[in-house]
Amino acid sequence: MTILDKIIIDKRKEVDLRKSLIPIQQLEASILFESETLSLTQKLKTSQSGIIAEHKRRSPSKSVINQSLNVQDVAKGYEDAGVCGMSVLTDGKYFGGSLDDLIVARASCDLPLLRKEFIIDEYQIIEAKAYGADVILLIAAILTRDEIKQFSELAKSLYLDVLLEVHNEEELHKSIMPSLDMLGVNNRNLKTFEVSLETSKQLSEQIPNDFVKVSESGISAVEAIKELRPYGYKGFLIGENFMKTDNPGASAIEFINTLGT
Ligand SMILES: O=C(O)c1ccccc1NCC(=O)[C@H](O)[C@H](O)COP(=O)(O)O
Repeated sequence: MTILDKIIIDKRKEVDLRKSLIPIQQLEASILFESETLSLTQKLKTSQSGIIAEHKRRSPSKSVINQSLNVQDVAKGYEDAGVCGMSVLTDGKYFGGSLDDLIVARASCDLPLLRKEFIIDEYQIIEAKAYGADVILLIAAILTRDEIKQFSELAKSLYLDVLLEVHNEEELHKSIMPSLDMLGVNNRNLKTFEVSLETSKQLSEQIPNDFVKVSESGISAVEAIKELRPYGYKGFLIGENFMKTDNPGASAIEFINTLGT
């Protein structure tokens, strides 16, 4: 069994429990559920840096990254650095995140916020909206084409942007549909943890131009972004490289300054 299989088994139990504790009607009554969303897709189209900076305490591949920071400081720091958006991991068991992290990030900055989660149920999309997200992630490796369609259409009806993540050709070809906004190529194989920027390069040509292309994971130097831009990538999701430092915001400023225009 891969780590991804384990995550999904646990996630099903977690979502069932959440559903029994907080009914959908209660989520829909949240103030944030009615709030206007911010479009990460539009921001990436016009941004110079394209950086989406992540809040990530730990991960299955790296264990502890940084447990001593508070989300408020990280969110403000990223916003001051001029990143395009912030990704907030909300999985507790494997990444040390929570929906509270998302709410704190929402209260601390005006960046488009991505709920970084293993979405397997419509309920989690309603939750994302109720806790202040602007964007959801759908992972092709854990969803059927019908689920991707159903989930992305629900997200669009709630004015959430949709980032669809793929890691290989098969996932890409089964997923392409008009209800997606951004196509993310994860450079990390979620089953083996192997990371290679070549994955983004190899898949880029097959991604239709209608979608904003995002390269995810394993980006630790500005050279990687300079290498990936000619392949059409506009967005770059960076977690560990910023979060492993004492001050992720300062690290993001330095990164963006070094990148230049
Ligand atoms: O990061 C992991 O170890 C991981 C393992 C299993 C499933 C997902 C995982 N990561 C989620 C992500 O996609 C990354 O947090 C994100 O792309 C940032 O990656 P990085 O810049 O390498 O921290």
